[in-house]
Amino acid sequence: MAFSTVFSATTLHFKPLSSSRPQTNSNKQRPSNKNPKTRKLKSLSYPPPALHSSAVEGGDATTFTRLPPKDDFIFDNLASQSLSEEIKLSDSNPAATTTRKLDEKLGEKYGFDSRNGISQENLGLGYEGYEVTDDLDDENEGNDERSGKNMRFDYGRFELYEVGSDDEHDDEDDFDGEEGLMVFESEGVEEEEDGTKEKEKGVPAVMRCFDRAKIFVKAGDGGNGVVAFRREKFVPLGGPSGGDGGRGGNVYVEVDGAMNSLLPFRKSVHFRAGRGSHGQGQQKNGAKGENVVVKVPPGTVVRESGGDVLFELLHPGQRALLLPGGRGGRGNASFKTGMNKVPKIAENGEEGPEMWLELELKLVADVGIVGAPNAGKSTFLSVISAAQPAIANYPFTTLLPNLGVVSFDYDATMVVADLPGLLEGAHRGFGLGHEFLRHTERCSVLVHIVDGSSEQPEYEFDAVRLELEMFSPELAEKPYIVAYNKMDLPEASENWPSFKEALQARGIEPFCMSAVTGNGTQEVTNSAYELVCKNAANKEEGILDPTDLDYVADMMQKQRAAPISEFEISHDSSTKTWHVMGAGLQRFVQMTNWRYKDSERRFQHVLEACGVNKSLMKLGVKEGDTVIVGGMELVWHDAPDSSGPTSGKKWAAESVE
Ligand SMILES: Nc1nc2c(ncn2[C@@H]2O[C@H](COP(=O)(O)OP(=O)(O)OP(=O)(O)O)[C@@H](O)[C@H]2O)c(=O)[nH]1
Ligand SMILES: [Mg+2]
Repeated sequence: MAFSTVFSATTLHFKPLSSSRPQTNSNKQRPSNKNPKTRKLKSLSYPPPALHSSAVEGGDATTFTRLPPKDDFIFDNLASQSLSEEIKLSDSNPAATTTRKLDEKLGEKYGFDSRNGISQENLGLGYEGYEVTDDLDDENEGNDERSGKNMRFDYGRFELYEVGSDDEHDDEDDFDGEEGLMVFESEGVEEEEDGTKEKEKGVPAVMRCFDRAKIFVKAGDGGNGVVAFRREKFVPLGGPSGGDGGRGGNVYVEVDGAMNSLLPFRKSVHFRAGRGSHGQGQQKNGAKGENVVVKVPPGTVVRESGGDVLFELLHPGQRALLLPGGRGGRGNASFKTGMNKVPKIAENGEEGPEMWLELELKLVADVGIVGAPNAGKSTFLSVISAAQPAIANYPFTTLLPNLGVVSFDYDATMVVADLPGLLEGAHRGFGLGHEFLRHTERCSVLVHIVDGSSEQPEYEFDAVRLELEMFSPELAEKPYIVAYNKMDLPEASENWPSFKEALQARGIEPFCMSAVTGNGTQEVTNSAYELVCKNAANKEEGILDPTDLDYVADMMQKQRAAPISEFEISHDSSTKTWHVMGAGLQRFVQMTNWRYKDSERRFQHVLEACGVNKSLMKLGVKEGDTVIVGGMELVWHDAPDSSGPTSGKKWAAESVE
């Protein structure tokens, strides 16, 4: 078929309408989430050998606890921060009704009026050094009924953080400028401009960034090919010698066993792989772009922003190829054919794909330590492992989970996570517990520490158990051990027999210990280890197939390889516009380097060969219609009839402005 172009004297002006980058949305077709419980435990010996209290390598145990200055816990604004405000916050929560029922349930059992809410007096927790003074009682007179008399500690200040806030813009606001020192004050309620709505501040950035991050990744673009000709003495007509561009770098996501949080992503958000070098004369191909490896802690769930889970990375060393780099463009040496021995054409490099990712960390620990604030959880962790979490006699000493590794003989280990204290209402955002309760989802066993020195240890135990149930029934079904702590204190040892009896009556066999002296802690650890071993045996089946991790990149490669002849045409009669859409065509347009004259001819030829022209004519395209191909806007022109009957109509690109 004769082919006549009608570029004539018109200069070409292309107006890209949209990026011709491969879309990554198609990843959504992938069935979501792998089974999250696919963690494989090392083969562990059973029954457990003796515990080495000091056998942990320092490097294994880490802590993220930041100790807030004690001054942050003063009660200066407790009076002005009336309880009614706090109650308002919780009332707005849809879970409030359920919680009211929970309060009533506990109220019935322990004989107080649940309508007044559950005061700390009822909870029976004492916090030395933080008793509310008479002055405060005076100032709080009007609230006596709600807050209860002789209230010893109020958690109100911690209840103001809106859990799950995704506000991206207040990161810096939560800090007082000094790295690591968190301003922990109840300045959460702000009036909006119109003065009608109240807005709560989010969880402080350091806590939010501990286990959640949003990052941008981009694979490297391919290098461009070049047009060059061999020019050498005594070699006339040396021929084309333009080299190809190098491939762009890939983006990998790799598990780094030394990492325990997503905090590093707070400062580095963008990860771009290197672009391939351009080709050069003398048939020199460009170098490959540098790969980029995004390091994440074990237990990271990787999700496409606003989309499905792509994969979960659990074991150190696991590596997933996420985005493949763009292909290098071909130089003119690659276009040499028998028909065209001096091609003046080269391609652009292919653009590397990009996407926003949401990372979520669910700690990979075998055992999770839960309990009310100040129960001695961190003390227990510090005794059984080499971790050195902050320990102090006030609630919420622990703001971020701590991990510790407990080592047994024969190289058997167990990872233990100490979580922030749980308050009543934690499941709906009170205290810090809610933020971190989901970290227990990967734990196979829970150790529930009860403060024996509290006024009603059994009540404290029930309240925390109910919180776990309210958060997730699955969590409540996990095997757990009850450890009654602070046995060295007389009040604790006095209450122990009644506590033990009460729990035994319910079929639970509690342990007693003193975390401070270390008495009884080994029994608790051993018992937890036994449960971990039992669970590990049950979970052997669901092992994640590591070869499957590259599937995102594979899908993209497949999408790239889409044939150019697969396209769809849509017509908008009001604007006389035709849209020709196809992944192959889009990629072809993006890689066409319009600087070279042969590119235009090739473009026309490809449109003819892949059937775009034919299809458009069939659908009735008319002189002057706009045609958009792979992001390029062009105008259709009927070709002059000079090239014979078979040539029919041709169309040409020309300026549309
Ligand atoms: N007497 C005695 N005191 C203990 C024992 N265990 C912990 N404590 C004390 O209880 C206080 C709280 O201990 P932590 O380990 O910080 O308690 P926690 O449960 O981690 O508290 P949060 O992190 O605030 O939830 C500290 O002053 C400890 O010294 C114990 O067995 N006996
Ligand atoms: Mg603690």
